[in-house]
Amino acid sequence: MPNEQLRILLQRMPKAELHIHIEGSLEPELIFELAQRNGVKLAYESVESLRKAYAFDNLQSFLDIYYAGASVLLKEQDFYDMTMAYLRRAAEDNVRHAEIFFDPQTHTARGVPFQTVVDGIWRACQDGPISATLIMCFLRHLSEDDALATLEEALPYRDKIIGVGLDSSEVGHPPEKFCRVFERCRQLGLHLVAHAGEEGPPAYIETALDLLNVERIDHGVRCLEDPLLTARLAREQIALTVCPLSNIKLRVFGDMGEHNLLALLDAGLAATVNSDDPAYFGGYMNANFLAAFDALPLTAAHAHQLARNSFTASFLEPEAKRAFIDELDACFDHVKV
Ligand SMILES: Nc1ncnc2[nH]cnc12
Ligand SMILES: [Zn+2]
Repeated sequence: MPNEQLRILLQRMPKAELHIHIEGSLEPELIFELAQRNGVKLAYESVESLRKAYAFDNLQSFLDIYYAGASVLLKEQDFYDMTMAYLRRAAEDNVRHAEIFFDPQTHTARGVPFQTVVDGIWRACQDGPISATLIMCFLRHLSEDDALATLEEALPYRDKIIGVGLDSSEVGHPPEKFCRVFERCRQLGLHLVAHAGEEGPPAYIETALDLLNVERIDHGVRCLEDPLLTARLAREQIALTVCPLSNIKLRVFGDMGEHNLLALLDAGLAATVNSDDPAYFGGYMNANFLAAFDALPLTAAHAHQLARNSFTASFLEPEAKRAFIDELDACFDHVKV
């Protein structure tokens, strides 16, 4: 259990969020409000019964309900409202910069135009209280041709997207399925990230690095099963966007006391803390920090390292990174780390 000074530091320190699926920030209350606004019939009677359904056995059982929740998003204003709600909530946790994932195929497959999705999310990022940029994710349970067609649709909005990622059902959909589309994105100068080593084996982390040329690994917690891979991630300082509450809700670890966040830091890895799908997993950024620090012997020095890693691993310009890190250092000025 962290002492009161450490809890306050965790809350107050500036931080960046590098792993947030915007569709995973859709709270049950907003799902019901949008369903009513758009005349969408939900399979649940009330906010409470929907929230009760948020008990998951694994990644797939979560994804089924997550895609159902996203079905209420139809209009540009819906995407705006969802994104603005997240940005306001993140600001309360002293998140100063967010690199936001969105899943266009979840919406275009239902007939929602690509433009509606990106315009709504992007407009909220312009109006919101914190710095925010967008990373478009390809759904790995769909084909690479589908991902290539989505990339074509995104080209007119190239200036609104800083990078691409890979998400959805991991096992059985290895990174190499998406070599061509990631190569095309690399040529376009987009930043590259991918989910790997969440439920999938350490080999997926290796192929995401070697075949997709990703710059960060989303989750990546299973890397510790492979000592050579762990040494490489430490040597190359490849950032891992770790999501503690997600990992417990999706049963990657039995409980928070078994989480390997401290072991990752002890191995010299550039781990960061993130919320993944906060509306579904029981908490935003500071809840993730507090849950991990409550269960593991993490110190103020670890808090500083995790926040520093979040800025260093971000796709911000060097001067912006420097400014945030200076602010972070000032926050720890009188703290023994
Ligand atoms: N944790 C997660 N893993 C894979 N795909 C996702 N989409 C939303 N959250 C995800
Ligand atoms: Zn994720």
